[in-house]
Amino acid sequence: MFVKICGLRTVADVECAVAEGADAVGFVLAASPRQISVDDVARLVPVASENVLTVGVFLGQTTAEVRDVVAATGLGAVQLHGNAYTAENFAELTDLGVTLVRATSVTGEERVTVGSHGEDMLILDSPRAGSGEQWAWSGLRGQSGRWMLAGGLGPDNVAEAVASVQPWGVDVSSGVEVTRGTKDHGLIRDFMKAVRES
Ligand SMILES: O=C(O)c1ccccc1NCC(=O)[C@H](O)[C@H](O)COP(=O)(O)O
Repeated sequence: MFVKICGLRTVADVECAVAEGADAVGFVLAASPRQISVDDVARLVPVASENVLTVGVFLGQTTAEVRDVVAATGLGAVQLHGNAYTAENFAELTDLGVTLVRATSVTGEERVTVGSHGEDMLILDSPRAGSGEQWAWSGLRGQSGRWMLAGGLGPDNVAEAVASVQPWGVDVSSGVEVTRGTKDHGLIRDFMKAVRES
């Protein structure tokens, strides 16, 4: 099971996620209590080991701005969040050679094809990104490809969610925080343990 821990802001956050076995760490460059600067992202990317995917989360930025951030930071992946990003936007980024992640929300009933916009990975999230709100994901059963379930996951419900919809991966932010924007390393540990045991 692929695990992305999102909204990391400090060296200690990244070290913890890596030590606990996360496959990807997310840095929010969109407006958010979790937002960090481009300089901070450049400082945190090398903290992750080479086999951990470093993901920049964008919402509202143009692809030209995204390109500049990738050049300045060495991010390994770009997450374009929300339905405003088109297939053309993904095409504008393919030559960067980074992993492209699309994040969108669904009602839970429709089938969504991974790669339909040119993305390498897809995140199916709640309508309010980073809100910690659980949504009606049970209708996602049968979804295939490299897709991650997100939205209101935490140590107490991730095993049930995995058993229910069998995603390729999971993505969490609020569920491993003590207060909005501040990660709790014990909760990161608990979340990873719950995923491993699922
Ligand atoms: O996390 C944010 O604050 C955020 C803000 C703007 C766009 C995207 C954002 N997060 C994207 C993520 O990938 C989160 O991990 C995902 O929405 C799940 O969040 P949560 O429900 O809090 O676990």
